[in-house]
Amino acid sequence: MGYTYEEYKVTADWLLANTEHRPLIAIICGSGLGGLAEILKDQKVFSYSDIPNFPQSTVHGHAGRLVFGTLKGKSCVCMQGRFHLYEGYPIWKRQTKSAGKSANKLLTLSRSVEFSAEHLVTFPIRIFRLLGVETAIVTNAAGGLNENYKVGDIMLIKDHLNMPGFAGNNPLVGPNDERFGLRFPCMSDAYDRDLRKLAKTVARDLGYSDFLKEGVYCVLGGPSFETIAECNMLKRLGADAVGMSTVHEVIVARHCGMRVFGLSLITNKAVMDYNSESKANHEEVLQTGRERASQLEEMISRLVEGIEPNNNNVC
Ligand SMILES: O=P(O)(O)O[C@H]1O[C@H](CO)[C@@H](O)[C@H]1O
Ligand code: HPA
Repeated sequence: MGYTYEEYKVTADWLLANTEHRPLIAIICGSGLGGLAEILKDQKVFSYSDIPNFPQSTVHGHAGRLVFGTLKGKSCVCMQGRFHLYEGYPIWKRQTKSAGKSANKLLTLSRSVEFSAEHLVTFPIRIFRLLGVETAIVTNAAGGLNENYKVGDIMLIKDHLNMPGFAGNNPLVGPNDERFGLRFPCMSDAYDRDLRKLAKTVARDLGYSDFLKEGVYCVLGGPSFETIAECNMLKRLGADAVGMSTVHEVIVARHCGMRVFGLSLITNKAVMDYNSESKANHEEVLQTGRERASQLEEMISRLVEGIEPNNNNVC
């Protein structure tokens, strides 16, 4: 079961009433990459817990704040903390009782509805669309499967493998609301080619070409990291990097006509060899994010500077 259009609008209208920012670009920060939000100027910050209907962040490295501001003179909104399938909302019930928080008082809808994890994970994307956002910049931390990748590489996402989707866990499952998009949206052009081209130019100008890669991101449900056999399988299937996020957001963003640019920071090398002593761990993921923070900030600033208004290129 998903939210209704009117329920998304409650949240969007609340935000529009509480900030003067009118963002055209949304930035979603991956694990340990929340510092990207700090580069916005003239900030207006909301804690997720104060926004009607907004889910809460539960993962270390995801602060749970929505930051509005300007970057290179462009109005942006930044999610400092995203939601993942594994966070334990297989089913989520709306709270109809106000806990006294001003925002919750707006929740006058009384039906008790169950929402699937996919709808919660992607809830902010449709809010952004209703705010007027045209372009989504989606970042994540990922494990490198491609043997040419090193820790600290930045991979432009050119395509994805949606493993949960193969089992029917697609965020667009359920009744389709044509006000957002088509029943059967095309995904062969999900990651905007012009924005990837721009990112390559930006990276070259910044001297980042040595650690810039382009590849395929594979999403799994998590939260356990992959086994050695799984990593080898994913590599054979054509994945260059593996993670537990992003793809759901991208599908919903494309469905509602946003342009998408995605990048993965390769925070660790996936373990592919039974003789290896390496073990994937979240601390290493966060640490690599800290080490690459300034380059990512610089790259995203320049990218935002170069983004032209969208032409709503959905198929
Ligand atoms: O995808 P993001 O949110 O960057 O986080 C990645 O890092 C966490 C694992 O360390 C997982 O949540 C994985 O998806
Ligand atoms: N696997 C899955 N998700 C991840 C990884 C990984 O190796 N690194 C960061 N997020």
